[in-house]
Amino acid sequence: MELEKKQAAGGPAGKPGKPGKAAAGQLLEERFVYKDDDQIDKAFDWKQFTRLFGYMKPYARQMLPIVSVLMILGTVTKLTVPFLTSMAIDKAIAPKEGSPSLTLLYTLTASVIVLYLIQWIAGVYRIKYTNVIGQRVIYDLRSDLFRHIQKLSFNFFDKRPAGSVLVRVTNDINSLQDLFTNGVVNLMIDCVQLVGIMVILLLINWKLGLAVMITVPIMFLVSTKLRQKIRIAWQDVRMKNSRINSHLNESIQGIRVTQAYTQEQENMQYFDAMNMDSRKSWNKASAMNQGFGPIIEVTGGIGTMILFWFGAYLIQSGDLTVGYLVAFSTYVSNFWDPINRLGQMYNQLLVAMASSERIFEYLDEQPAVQDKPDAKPLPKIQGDIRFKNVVFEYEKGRAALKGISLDVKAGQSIALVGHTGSGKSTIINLIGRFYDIKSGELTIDGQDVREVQLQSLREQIGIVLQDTFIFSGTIRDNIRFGRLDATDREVEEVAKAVDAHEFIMKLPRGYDTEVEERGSALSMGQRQLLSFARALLADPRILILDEATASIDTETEIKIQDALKILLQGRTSFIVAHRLSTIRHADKIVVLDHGEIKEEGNHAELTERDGIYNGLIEAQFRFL
Ligand SMILES: Nc1ncnc2c1ncn2[C@@H]1O[C@H](COP(=O)(O)OP(=O)(O)OP(=O)(O)O)[C@@H](O)[C@H]1O
Repeated sequence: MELEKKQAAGGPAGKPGKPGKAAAGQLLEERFVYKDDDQIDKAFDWKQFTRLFGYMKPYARQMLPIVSVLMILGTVTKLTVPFLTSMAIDKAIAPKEGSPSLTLLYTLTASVIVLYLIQWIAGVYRIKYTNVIGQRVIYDLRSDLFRHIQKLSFNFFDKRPAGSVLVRVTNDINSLQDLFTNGVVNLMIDCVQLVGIMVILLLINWKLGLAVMITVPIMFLVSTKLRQKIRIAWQDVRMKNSRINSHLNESIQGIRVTQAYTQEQENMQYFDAMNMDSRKSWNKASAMNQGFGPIIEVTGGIGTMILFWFGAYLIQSGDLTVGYLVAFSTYVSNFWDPINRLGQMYNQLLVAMASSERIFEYLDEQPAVQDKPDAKPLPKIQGDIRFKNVVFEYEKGRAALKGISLDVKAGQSIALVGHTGSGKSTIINLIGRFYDIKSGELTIDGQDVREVQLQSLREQIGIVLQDTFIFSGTIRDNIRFGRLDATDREVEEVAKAVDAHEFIMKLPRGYDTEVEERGSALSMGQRQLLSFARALLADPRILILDEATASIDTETEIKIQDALKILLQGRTSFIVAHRLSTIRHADKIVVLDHGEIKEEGNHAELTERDGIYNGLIEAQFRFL
């Protein structure tokens, strides 16, 4: 489910005057637009079916034989019971010739009990093994999907909101769970049972067998057609629910903005409308479901009527015994269940196909940036970086960088400045090859970044982003993210070096304090110091820093500046700089404007010119 937000004219940021009620409703409807998943009503796709069931292959040889034996054992015992019942009636209770035989009755009863026991044990083990197979398949699918998504490039995530990716990993995988744990084996059992019963019915009395089976195609048709309608109705329910999920996800993530702009009421109204929509579609689907049972029962009832009417006739004419009629009626009642379930199963299969289609769509997505087949590892670098006439586009036809040429010597620090949207973050994203350039050349120590193995490149680059990501876990774990094999002492040393040790020791459990998800309990400055420590621990030759724009108090700023000095020592660094204090100390300042380098030089050189840089600096002072 894709999720897009369309800002209504004069949305929260605009704070318009209060619109009229109708207009408000209109605005509300236009405000959130969530793209739904496509309606699933496609023909059965064999190719996809075999791909999906390919996931069972590793376990098929090992476990399917056991499951099949158990399944056949269960079915055979189940189908033998009515036969023994008929024998009990015809031979033990009311034999045509001779007197009733209690011994035979007891033997038959004991046999029935043994058969039920076998059936029960076979059922228990069958369920156990199918669950194991099902869970392993789901585990493999989920792992494959997660592993693959982790490899996908930034452009994939640019196009998709986190919520929609999440839904695919959770909901779509879960919807396959039932199919793999019960569905497949039930399908096999039902098929075996159906064929078994048909053969038995025809063997007992082919005329009666055929008469009863007249209703089968009708039943199957009704079942499949109606189920199709019901499936579409349930799909509608799922779509409405997934829209609710999208809105919920967005609302919770944006709760601070919502509260700041007092939009809770409007949000609630929108949510109510969606909630009501979901309730109505649920009612509709559920009403259809309820109508289904009686239809099946009536069709089944017609079959039973034929059975007894024609059966009675056959008994009178001596072609059938009472015992066989009783057995027949048990077989027939065992007959409707599989037919009913097969219709249901077909629909479940179509839903699973739709989920797997969405899962395979992600699995087939190739990372936009990946190693060339002959890519070599990048040896330990010095840190010379060269942009030669680099052009880059996020979207075709809209260049974000229009021919950037820049020569950076190992150990130099470069401050990137420029108006918002001028291309600063784009430049730093290209150094770590998170996107591939359109034309030109980008080299590190003379090696084209597209020719070397991605991992060997990124391992030597440290990145501190503006939105520092703190993972759930302890403070120590978060710093160690920079280098997983670092000792506790090394972790503390880097924390001391960037002046984070002091605040960490003030936390309730020091380095072992669990940070809340995303470090919400830490201040921006603290989070930044932690990410500096993380980068220092990684000890990369190239350091990229997207400086936080949030104004930090002077004391923290001095701390961060000192930490920065330590962090930058001896490394090539790119800093998207906003604070004059950082910019001023850079070896080279690069001024960007609309994707082009407009000025280049150090602070003293650039302030002498009456250019963009001077304008930016003056604006900062005016602001102060
Ligand atoms: N993921 C993306 N998809 C499409 N266009 C993008 C994407 N990211 C950035 N852009 C566009 O590329 C241009 C450069 O953006 P970039 O993020 O590099 O600017 P910036 O100088 O870092 O801005 P800021 O200071 O606001 O962070 C902008 O016009 C922006 O709209």
